[in-house]
Amino acid sequence: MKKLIRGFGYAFKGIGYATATQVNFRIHLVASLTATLLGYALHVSANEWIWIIFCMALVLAAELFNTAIEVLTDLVSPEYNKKAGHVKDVAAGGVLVTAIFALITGTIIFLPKILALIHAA
Ligand SMILES: Nc1ncnc2c1ncn2[C@@H]1O[C@H](COP(=O)(O)OP(=O)(O)OP(=O)(O)O)[C@@H](O)[C@H]1O
Repeated sequence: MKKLIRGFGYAFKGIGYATATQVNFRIHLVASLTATLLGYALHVSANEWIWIIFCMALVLAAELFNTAIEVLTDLVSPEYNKKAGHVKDVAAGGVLVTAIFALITGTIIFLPKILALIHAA
């Protein structure tokens, strides 16, 4: 049990490290908070909440893995190395794919509701 709690501690330490050092991770946290507030304000359905939460978890997890890959790459290859560059670029590409998916999903869910509000005003 102690080991399990310690494991959670390490995981939160990792999230804290990413929050403190990665501006992109902070941007994704703000985007997640914004989506949550919008979800409440626009009364999204249970199904839509599942998609919103899935997108937030996907992007944040991708950014955490990207951070881990960046740190590991800097450790293994502090000097310029073409392959180290590829490793970082591919990892960043992975984050971009998830962010685009989240943006499209958010647009599908929120845009019709926002347009309906504008038309009703
Ligand atoms: N050791 C390296 N060898 C070759 N190219 C590198 C190396 N380190 C970084 N790069 C190139 O520079 C880009 C930016 O790397 P960097 O580590 O600065 O990432 P970042 O996204 O700016 O993250 P952070 O701001 O946290 O450092 C990489 O995507 C890669 O193309």
